[in-house]
Amino acid sequence: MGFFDSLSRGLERSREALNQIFYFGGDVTEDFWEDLEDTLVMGDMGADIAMQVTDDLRDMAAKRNLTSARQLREALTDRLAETFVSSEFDPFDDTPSVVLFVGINGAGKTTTVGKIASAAAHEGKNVIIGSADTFRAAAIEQLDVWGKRAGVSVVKRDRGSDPASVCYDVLDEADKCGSELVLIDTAGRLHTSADLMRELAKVVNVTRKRAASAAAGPMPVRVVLVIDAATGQNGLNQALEFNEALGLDGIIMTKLDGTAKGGIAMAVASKLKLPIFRIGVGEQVEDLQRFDAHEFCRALVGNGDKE
Ligand SMILES: Nc1nc2c(ncn2[C@@H]2O[C@H](COP(=O)(O)OP(=O)(O)OP(=O)(O)O)[C@@H](O)[C@H]2O)c(=O)[nH]1
Repeated sequence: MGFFDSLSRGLERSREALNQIFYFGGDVTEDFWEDLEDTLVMGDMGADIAMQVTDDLRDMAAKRNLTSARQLREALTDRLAETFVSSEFDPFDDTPSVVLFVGINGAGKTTTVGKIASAAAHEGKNVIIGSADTFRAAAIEQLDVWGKRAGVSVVKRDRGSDPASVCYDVLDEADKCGSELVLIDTAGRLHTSADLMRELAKVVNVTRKRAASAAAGPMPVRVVLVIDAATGQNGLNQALEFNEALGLDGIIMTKLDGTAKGGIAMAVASKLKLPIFRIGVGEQVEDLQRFDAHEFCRALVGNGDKE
């Protein structure tokens, strides 16, 4: 299955509602605009983006005399794609690089670290993983399995250890092994818990300090928030809180295969002006993809064929 097909399959549920409007909308009437705005809001794009996109499309339809719903499909794809920001760097391609994965419990951090490690090792990169999720024993075991499968070393400590010390250890090990890409998993935490967020800020600071004195020269540290797309608008609150506490570099949106709320990617990316580095559309290693705003929006809006 090609890139677009698997992305399209992943976004099937988000696309269904939009397709109803385009298939059955027929002529562009007042009802069409109302349905479009409601559907965008329900897809968790956020009311302000939904309204802005609908207004812009309405202006365009008037100017260009577009009278059928189908004619507007492409214009909608283009307009939605404009809401995303692009990044000047990719934390996984542009090495040396240290990446800390943060997010709430169950967002998909451990799985994403495993998928990225596999892909990078496959490309021939010297990768190492740090398991700074010292809270959940299963996370350490999970990473071990991913590490073994990909032939990547996993640096870990006993459950309950100080997570910042794991970050130190993995950077020591990276110095010894000449690793160019260091991936660090952290424990899931609620963005509303000030204590846990402070602990995480300490982990980030310690990592930055240690990475600045890496043997082969300073390594940039990137903080990436992993968000489960199915959390809908709550994903936006998570992103705001994590960004305030840590200063995020970008986002990875997971589980786009299991939700009708793919629009949350837009809400987060446009509100925080943060790039989306990867998207998860399934549990397997190949189900993590690079993010392309236009492809994403095309998969979300559909191409007009009945599926
Ligand atoms: N369908 C689907 N499932 C995913 C995706 N990414 C992760 N998962 C699943 O989500 C569940 C939780 O993933 P984990 O990687 O353990 O989440 P975590 O953020 O490390 O969890 P904590 O350590 O508790 O914070 C697992 O069952 C994963 O297989 C995805 O893109 N699609």
